[in-house]
Amino acid sequence: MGLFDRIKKAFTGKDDSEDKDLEKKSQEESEKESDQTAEANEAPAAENSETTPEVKSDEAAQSVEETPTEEPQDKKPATEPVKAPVQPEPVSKAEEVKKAPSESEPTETEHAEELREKPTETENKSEDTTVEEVTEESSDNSEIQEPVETEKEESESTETTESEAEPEESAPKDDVQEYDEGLKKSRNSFSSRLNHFLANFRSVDEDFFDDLEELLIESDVGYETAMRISDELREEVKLENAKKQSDVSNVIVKKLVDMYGEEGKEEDNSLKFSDNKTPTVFLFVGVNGAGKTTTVGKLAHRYKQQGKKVLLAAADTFRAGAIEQLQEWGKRDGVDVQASKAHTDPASVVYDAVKRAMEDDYDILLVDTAGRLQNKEGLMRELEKIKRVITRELPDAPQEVLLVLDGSTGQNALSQAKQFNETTDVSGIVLTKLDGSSQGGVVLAIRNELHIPVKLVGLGEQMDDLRDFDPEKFIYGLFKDLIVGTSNK
Ligand SMILES: Nc1nc2c(ncn2[C@@H]2O[C@H](COP(=O)(O)OP(=O)(O)OP(=O)(O)O)[C@@H](O)[C@H]2O)c(=O)[nH]1
Repeated sequence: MGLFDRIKKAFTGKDDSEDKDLEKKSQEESEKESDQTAEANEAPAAENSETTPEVKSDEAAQSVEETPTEEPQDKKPATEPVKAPVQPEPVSKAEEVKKAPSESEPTETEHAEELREKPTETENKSEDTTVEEVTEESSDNSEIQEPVETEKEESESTETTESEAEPEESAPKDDVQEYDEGLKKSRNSFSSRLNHFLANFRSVDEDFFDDLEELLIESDVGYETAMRISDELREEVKLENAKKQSDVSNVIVKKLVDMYGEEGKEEDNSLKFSDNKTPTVFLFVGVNGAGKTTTVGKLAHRYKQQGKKVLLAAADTFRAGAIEQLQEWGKRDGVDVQASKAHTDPASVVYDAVKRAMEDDYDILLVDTAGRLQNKEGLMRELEKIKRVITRELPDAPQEVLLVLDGSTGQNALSQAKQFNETTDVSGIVLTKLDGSSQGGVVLAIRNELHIPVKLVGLGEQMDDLRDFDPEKFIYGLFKDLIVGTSNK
C-alpha cells in the first residue's frame, strides 16, 4: 500500500480502493433495501388493511416505488410496518463503517495507529466528505442517489458516537494537531493553487502538463520532482481514465505522496546518539538567521526535561550578540554553556567544550556555529576544522551534523542544502519556521532530490515548538484536504 493510501486509511479507516468498494457495496445494499422495502410493503399493507386505510397503503406503495429510501423516514406513520424489516440494514452498515478503522489497526504501522488515535474532528470531517463525494457522484447518475441517504445515516450515526467521545477534544495539542496547524498556510496555498489550476482544466493536453509543471515548481516541490510527476502523470492519467477535475486532482496528489513515500523507504529520520558512555555531539550549521541558536535552545530544553546533562558550545564567535543569545537560552533551559570572548577561534571553543563534556560526564553537547554563507569557502573550511577537532577527541562524534534551513524560504532552502551538502557531510536537516510559512512543499524536494533526512522541524519560536520529523504526519498536514477531502482548512 502506498503512502497516500496508508495515510488515507489511518485517518478515515479506508483507502481509495476501499472507498470505491464501499461505494459499490453501499449502492448494492441500497438496491437490496429498496427491493426489501417494496416486498415488505406489499405484505404488511395487506395484513394491516383493517387499521391502515386503503388509500394510504396505496400511497405508501406508490411512494416506495418512486423514492424508496426516503420512504421509511418521511412517511413514518403510514409505513411503520414497512420500515421494520428495512431498519437493520443502515444500522449494521453504519457500524461497519465505524468499525473499519479499528479492524484495520492491527495491520497498520505503529505510526498509523498513533495517527488513528488522533483527531476525532478529522474523522467527522472525513465521514462528511464521503457524503459529499457520493453526492457529487450521484448528481451525475440518478441511479445512485440511494447511497446518499444511506451514507448520511452513517454520517449521523458516526457523529453521535463521536460526540460521546468529545472530552478528547479538550486534550492538549498532539503532534498531528501541531503539524495540522503549522502547515495550514502551506496546505491552503497548495490546495488553492491546485484548485485554481483545475478550475481552468478542460482536457489533459500539452498545455495542461506545462501548467502543471509550473504549478508544482511554484509549490516548491523541486524542478526534478515536478518533471517526474508530470511525466508519470501522463501515463497515470490515461490509466486511471481521469475525466473529471476530482479524478485529476486525486491522481496528482496520490502521485506526489506516493513518490515521497517511495523515495523515503531507506530514510532514517531519527537522531543518532553515542552508543557508549562518551558524550553525544550534535553540530549545527546553516546560514545566518536560519534558526540554529533557537533550535539548540529548544533541543537543550527537551534533553534537560529528559534528565540528561546538557552542555552548549557558543562557537558562533562571529556575530555580535550570538554568545549572549546562547547564554540566555542556557539560563532559560537551566543548562551549562561553554563560551569565550567574541572573535575567538570557534574551533578552540569547541575543543574546550568537548574536553569539558568528556571530563564532566555530560550526556549531550550541542554546538552552535556562526551563520555562514554556503558559497564562502573560508567559512566552510572553518566548519571542517571544527569537525576535525571534535572527531580527534571523540572518534564517533559528531553523531549528527544538522543543517538548519529556514523552511519559509522554499527553493532557496533547497539550493542552500545542495551547496552545504557538497562541502560538509550533513547527516540531517532541521527545517525551521514552518509555522506561518507557505513553503512546506520543499520537504518533498529535499527528500526526492537530496536524500538527506529531515530530522527535526520548527513549528514556532517557543521552547516546545520543536518536533521530531514525522513524514506521515507532515504529509497529512500538507495535503490533508486533498487526501481525506475534508473541508477543514
Ligand atoms: N516562527 C518561527 N521562528 C523561528 C523558528 N526558529 C527560529 N526562529 C526565529 O528566527 C530568528 C533567527 O533565529 P536564530 O536562532 O537566531 O538563527 P541563527 O541561525 O542562530 O542565526 P545566526 O546566529 O545569525 O547565524 C529568531 O527570531 C528566532 O526566534 C521557528 O521554528 N518558527
